[in-house]
Amino acid sequence: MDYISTRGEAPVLGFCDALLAGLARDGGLYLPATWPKMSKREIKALRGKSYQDVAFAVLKPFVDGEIEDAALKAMIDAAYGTFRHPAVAPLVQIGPNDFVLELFHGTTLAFKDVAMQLLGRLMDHVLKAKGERATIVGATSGDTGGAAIDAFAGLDNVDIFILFPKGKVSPVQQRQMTTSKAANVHALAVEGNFDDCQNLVKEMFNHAAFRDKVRLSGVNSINWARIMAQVVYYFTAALSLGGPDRKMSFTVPTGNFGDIFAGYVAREMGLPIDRLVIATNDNDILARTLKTGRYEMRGVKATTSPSMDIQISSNFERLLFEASGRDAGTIRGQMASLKQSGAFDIEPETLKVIKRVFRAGRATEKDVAKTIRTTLSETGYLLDPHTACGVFVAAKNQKPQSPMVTLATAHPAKFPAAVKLASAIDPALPTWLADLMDREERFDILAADLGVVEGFIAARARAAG
Ligand SMILES: Cc1ncc(COP(=O)(O)O)c(C=O)c1O
Ligand SMILES: N[C@@H](CCOP(=O)(O)O)C(=O)O
Repeated sequence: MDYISTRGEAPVLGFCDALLAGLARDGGLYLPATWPKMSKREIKALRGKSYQDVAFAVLKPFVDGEIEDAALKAMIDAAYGTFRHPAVAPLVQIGPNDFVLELFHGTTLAFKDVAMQLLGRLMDHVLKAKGERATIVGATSGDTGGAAIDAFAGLDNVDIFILFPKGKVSPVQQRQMTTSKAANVHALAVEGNFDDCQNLVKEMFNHAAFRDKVRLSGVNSINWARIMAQVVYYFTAALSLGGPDRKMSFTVPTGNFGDIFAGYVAREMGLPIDRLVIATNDNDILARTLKTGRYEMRGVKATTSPSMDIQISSNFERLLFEASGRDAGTIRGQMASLKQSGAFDIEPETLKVIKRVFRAGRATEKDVAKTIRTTLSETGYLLDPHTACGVFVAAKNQKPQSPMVTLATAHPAKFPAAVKLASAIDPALPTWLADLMDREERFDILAADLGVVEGFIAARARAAG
């Protein structure tokens, strides 16, 4: 399987090199040159199989023999052995045709664990096989950071630096990043917002001398392997609801567009998905874009679903590439315009292609609180604010008689203040995190300045020599 960049000017890579590369050298995002297909019969044969078995079947064509089957299987088993639910990602029914797909049974209580637990093992395996070290730098609006730190803490061949926006993540999210005792973990509070953190990471990737000096790698969803691992739960959810004989739709609380792009990939592979619904909070850039055809940044507003407080939705580039007929030139122009003027236009034909599958909607802060309250009183189910955005938008995009699955992306205990305000319930952290808020914090505060951040990392990254 060849991996190509959305901007068409980076070397074509195999799976292991794309895994270590993170962002492509031309600033683009890697994706497979062709989508592997699964027939209806092949998908049906996965019925009744464990999450781990489905994962192996779905991921194998992307890895394409670059890692031996037995090793891949062992890594999948170990990754999902860390989950606290035997189904890994169970489905819960909250209405006649309404389901939530609980993706928060991993170690840090967010959907990020699903991909990150596997990514940590894959990277460790590949680096050891090559006898190399890497420096991982990631940006987080709250959840990616904790999941990445948990997955990479203590690994011999990796140092990990996570940039989070100072004062803009929930206290639980912050502690999950700042209380690791592992010497290879560095939590960095950046004076800025998530987009500043993500821009810094991308600038580091685009700074060839720095990239090569520290052997830079990334674990944000710019890394193809993150998306790949997230494709699996669309298959397990669909199989539980009668797929592939029955079509269904998915609503995804969206920020960086990685999770919903994984749904697009599942559909391309042959899973009969009807609609993919983008749910945003008040930071509704994607909902506006689908309506107007113009992607236009405005200031970021702090909300009770902070992990979605994003303006630059990285993986939307992968969808634009697909919907434009893989026109790398157009993508280069659009991304240059975004950098220069904070906006770009989508060609009407491309927008039409996107709208064939995608819908979008926004949940305001009022909608989120009301959805948490009413879902609890009507069904007894407690939503976190991100999932509440999803459930609210799902209701507006539901087709009669057709199942709608909303991805439950975080456990309510990660956002206790917002959940309590909306529902009067103070959600408790699970036992293994019960003392989290008492653990000692260790982090550095840095200006949102490329030179400052690169200097800090270069001085500590063991791969820099
Ligand atoms: C809890 C939660 N929900 C939703 C999202 C949005 O997911 P994505 O960035 O893949 O669109 C995030 C962050 O990525 C998150 O942490
Ligand atoms: N919401 C994310 C933002 C980063 O997203 P990623 O999926 O690209 O890692 C977070 O919680 O950090």
